[in-house]
Amino acid sequence: MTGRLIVLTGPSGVGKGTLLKALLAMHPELYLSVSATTRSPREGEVEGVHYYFYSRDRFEAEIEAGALLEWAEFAGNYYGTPSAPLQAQLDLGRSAILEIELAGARQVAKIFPNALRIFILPPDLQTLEMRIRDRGTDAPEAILRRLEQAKVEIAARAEFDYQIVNDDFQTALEELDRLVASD
Ligand SMILES: Nc1ncnc2c1ncn2[C@@H]1O[C@H](COP(=O)(O)OP(=O)(O)OP(=O)(O)O)[C@@H](O)[C@H]1O
Ligand SMILES: Nc1nc2c(ncn2[C@@H]2O[C@H](COP(=O)(O)O)[C@@H](O)[C@H]2O)c(=O)[nH]1
Repeated sequence: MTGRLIVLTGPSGVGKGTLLKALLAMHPELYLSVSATTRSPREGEVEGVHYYFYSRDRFEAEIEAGALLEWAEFAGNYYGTPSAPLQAQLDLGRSAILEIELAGARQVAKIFPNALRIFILPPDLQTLEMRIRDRGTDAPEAILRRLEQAKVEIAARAEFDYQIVNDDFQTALEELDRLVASD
């Protein structure tokens, strides 16, 4: 039996990565897909752990070769999910999580119609902006692009099976845990 695919989407800075880190500590049996991107590594990000950092040429070659399950341009960079490692884990019967933006989530929904799709919402846009700014990883112009994109993504939240508001972290984590643990 193949594993279950879980897709986590939500605006940049809403807390997806932080929630997933905590979720994976509780569920080491889950596989977190490592994406490829053309953006530069942030401080502390490790090749093959947080992302595979590709040049634009390399990324486009991977698209051409059909090696990506889905891909999208987000805030001026490419992001995509390498197919082979994900499929290998699913074939082993291991459930897998993708943390991806909206356009990619829509592509995955067509390929895996039974995927569990969860959207993470901020309490409000001001809180989201504060979280992105306080994270201190993005330049002011990049923050503005991410906030513009956030409005587009939030408007599509009803496309997802479940929505979780990440206001109180522990409450959001418990909700996520409940969904992931359910059949
Ligand atoms: N419930 C919460 N309350 C307050 N701060 C939070 C909460 N959840 C996450 N944060 C903080 O918000 C910031 C953004 O979180 P994180 O990097 O996990 O977002 P993200 O959705 O993964 O962003 P991106 O899509 O850009 O990678 C981090 O500094 C994190 O510590
Ligand atoms: N479509 C995809 N989106 C992805 C993938 N990996 C990450 N993401 C999303 O990109 C934005 C920005 O991420 P950041 O690390 O630069 O802050 C965020 O929404 C991620 O969820 C992917 O493989 N495909």
